Amino acid sequence: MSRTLEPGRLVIASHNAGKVREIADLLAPFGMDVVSAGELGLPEPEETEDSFAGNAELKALAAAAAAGLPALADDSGLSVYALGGDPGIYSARWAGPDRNFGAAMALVEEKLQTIGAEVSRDAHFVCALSLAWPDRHVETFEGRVDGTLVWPPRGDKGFGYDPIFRPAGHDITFGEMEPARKHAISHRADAFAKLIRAVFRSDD
Ligand SMILES: O=c1nc[nH]c2c1ncn2[C@H]1C[C@H](O)[C@@H](COP(=O)(O)OP(=O)(O)OP(=O)(O)O)O1
Ligand SMILES: [Mg+2]
Repeated sequence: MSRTLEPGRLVIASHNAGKVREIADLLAPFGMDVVSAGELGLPEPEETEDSFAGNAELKALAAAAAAGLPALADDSGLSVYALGGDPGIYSARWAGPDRNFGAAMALVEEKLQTIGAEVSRDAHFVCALSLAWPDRHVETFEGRVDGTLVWPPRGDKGFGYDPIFRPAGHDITFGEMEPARKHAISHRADAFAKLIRAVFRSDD
């Protein structure tokens, strides 16, 4: 049985402005008083686990302990079928310390081109959301969205790898999509739907 999240302050335990905006949008209907890890001046923990869920839990637990408040963390990434799932949990790290996603997207494309013209361009995004409390209780939910990689990048909405990811069943990339449309289908929205069913459930 999941723990219910009571109304009040909630930390968004991320230092990525694009994610913080999306999570705040997704949380908006639930009336929580949200504050980001950056606004609280919390440190950015080192992501030492080998899974999305492990890293999401580590980030949520660190923020909940430091803030003394429930904290919601997101660990996510792009998994490319032909690259054996890379960049995966290293998606942010492929962009380097200055978070150059133009370079990271070019690196993905270069690796695909090296494999050859007939290579599969299938990819998916994964999102693990972890909600932790200061007493170290933690709950984790995973979401996914399947799609295809395009080249060159298209669109300046969204963040990260959005300009090269075209979700299945759509003819535009996440980079070209209005936020509300991305929120209807994204890996983050999929994980979020599971989270809200569990922690904002009514008792009947
Ligand atoms: O919807 C998305 N659209 C495009 N790119 C995305 C998305 N979701 C994750 N991604 C990529 C970029 C991000 O930088 C990395 C996650 O890495 P990840 O460590 O979880 O996040 P992060 O270091 O950027 O911020 P933080 O750890 O403070 O939450 O995967
Ligand atoms: Mg990170």
